[in-house]
Parts: sequence; structure tokens; C-alpha cells
Amino acid sequence: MSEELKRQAAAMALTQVQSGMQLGLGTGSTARHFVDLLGEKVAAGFECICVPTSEATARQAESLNIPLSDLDTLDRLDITIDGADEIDPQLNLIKGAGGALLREKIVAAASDLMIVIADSSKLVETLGRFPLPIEVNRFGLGATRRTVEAVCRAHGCAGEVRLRTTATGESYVTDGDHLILDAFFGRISQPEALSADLLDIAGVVQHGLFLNMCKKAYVAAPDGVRTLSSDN
Ligand SMILES: O=C(CO)[C@H](O)[C@H](O)COP(=O)(O)O
Repeated sequence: MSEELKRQAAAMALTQVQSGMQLGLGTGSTARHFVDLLGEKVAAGFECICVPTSEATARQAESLNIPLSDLDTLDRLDITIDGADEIDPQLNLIKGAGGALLREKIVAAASDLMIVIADSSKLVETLGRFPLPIEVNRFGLGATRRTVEAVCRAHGCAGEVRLRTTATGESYVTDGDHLILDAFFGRISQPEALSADLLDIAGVVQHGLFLNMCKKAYVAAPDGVRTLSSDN
């Protein structure tokens, strides 16, 4: 989908931002548009303070002179604006293709409202078409991976559980110095149970299922931007 659609969704989210707000800034190509647009507003005198969900977003925001803080200093955030890899009809999400799922989840959980911005290619009836990222500790990778595989199989995962690598073949390392396993489900029939079982594994740091966290999504398609809401 085009950058123009992502930018349209980002522009809609910007209309929800008011002067003086404390904001969470997401990660990825769609969130990047939001940060660019926010930067233009800040350059024109708009006041806000933001917590980035990745080093990449922090660098972008700093280059645009967007004031940054952290969750040690700020108690709560008003809104977090972030992208997603999949969005189901209840606004449950898969996130983490950009590797930032841990900070994204921490920041979203510290926010009164999470708004997702996306193009319509991210809409699905059932989560799982996109591989589920699972962030794991480096220590004990083999044992953690075998347990993750067993849990994923028990939840109907017929595909691979693959260690994420970079273009040059090295293990992909997150901002928190962890690794990522991508689980190719195809379909996740019981996301709550899967979430609980994954979080029960000692070496699992977090996973990319964002359940009951997103209340609003702006989804851009060639015929306009739709607002989706959830009362979860
Ligand atoms: O979860 C994420 C990063 O960890 C991203 O928000 C997600 O991958 C969507 O990215 P994009 O807007 O580039 O499609």
C-alpha cells in the first residue's frame, strides 16, 4: 500500500492530539509519518512531550526537535499512536514486524488511549496470517525455542517458528538486547489462551499479540480513511 495512504491515516490521528498532551510515539513506516507530521506541528509552536517506542523513533523525533521524555519521568500518557501488522474486527492486533513490540506494549499500556494507524491491507478477520513475533531472552535460546514451538503447535501452529535474522544473516537484536522468534500460525483461534501460555515460558520476554489494548484505529483505503472503534 502506498505511503500516501499511511500518511492519510497518520494525519487523522494528528487531529486527536491537543496542546500539552503526553504522547507515545510508535515505530514503523506508518508511525514514521505521524512523527513527521507532529514534527511540523512542533516547529509551528505546538507543545507536547513524547515517549518513543524505539531508538529509531527517538532518533527521528530528536531530528525534528520533538521534546522527549520517558516513563520514569512521566506517570501516564494521554495517547499512543502506533502502527500494526494485523488488526482484527475487535481491534486486537499483531505487532512487532519492526522489532519494537516490547517497548510498544509498555508504552501503550501506560497510555489512556492507544490509536492504531494503518492502511486497509492490515485488516483481517482472524489474527495469524502475519507471523507472530515472540521476543525472547538470549540466555537459554534453544530451550526457550523448543518450549515456544511446543506451545505454538498446541495452539494449532502448523508452520515454522523461525529465529529472526537481518539481511546479512545475523540474529536480529531488539533495542532491549533480546532475540525474536517469528511463529507462522496461519490462524490464531484462541489468542488470549495463546498469550497466557507464551507468557508462562520463562525465556519469553513478551509477544506481539496486543489484546484489548487498542480502542481506535484509523484505516486508510483509496476511498478514504475509516475510523474503527472498540469498546473492549
Ligand atoms: O509493530 C511495529 C513495529 O514493531 C509496527 O508498528 C508494525 O510492524 C507496522 O509497521 P508499518 O507501519 O511499517 O507497516
